Amino acid sequence: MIIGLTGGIASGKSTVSAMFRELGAYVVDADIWARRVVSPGSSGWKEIVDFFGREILTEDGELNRPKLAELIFHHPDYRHRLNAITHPKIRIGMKEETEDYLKQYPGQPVIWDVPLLFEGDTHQLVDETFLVYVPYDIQLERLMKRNQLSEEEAKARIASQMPLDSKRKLADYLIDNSLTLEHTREQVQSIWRTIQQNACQE
Ligand SMILES: Nc1ncnc2c1ncn2[C@@H]1O[C@H](COP(=O)(O)OP(=O)(O)OP(=O)(O)O)[C@@H](O)[C@H]1O
Repeated sequence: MIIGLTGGIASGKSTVSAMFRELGAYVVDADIWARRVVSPGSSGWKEIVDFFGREILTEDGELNRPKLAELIFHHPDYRHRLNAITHPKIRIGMKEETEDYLKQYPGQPVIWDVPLLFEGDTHQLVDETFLVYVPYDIQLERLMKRNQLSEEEAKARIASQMPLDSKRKLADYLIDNSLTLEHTREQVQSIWRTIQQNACQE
């Protein structure tokens, strides 16, 4: 059983992911793989340098992420190219990590922590999807506070993503993170118990 865990900017996905880990869940983190597949010298890094040129690198050979972000913001074609290079590699890495874990712990549930679960096709690779949900006003308030942003800046960042209310329609289960952390933890504990019971019965 692979569970896809997602959210929107500042909705609390990392908070919930950490709660699952505390309960003993094995979490495969898409952000870690996104960095790994472009590490200097990797095949992803080489393909990116071939396409964008060495100007896209910092002095120590790492990808210059702010420069890359700026480029793909202005050129949607470049974004597609970058995604075409990285996404398949991220998926392969996540699948391999999952298989390695399941070899050691057959039948155990695995959580895939994926920020853009519904924006791409990764949701098709998981058995169930969980969305960490908060209403817009709370998302805005938490984002402003966490990233020290003005209301306008925070609104622009939220607007650049698929709205949580649209993701809500696609998800199998919602984890409501609008109240206290304790309230969220209770939901995570209850979901984890159910997942484990189902895993034992299979
Ligand atoms: N239930 C809660 N009550 C109050 N604050 C919370 C709660 N859950 C999360 N936060 C705070 O809200 C902010 C966003 O949470 P978190 O970083 O977990 O979100 P995220 O979805 O992983 O964000 P991103 O994807 O943008 O990195 C953090 O500052 C976190 O401490």
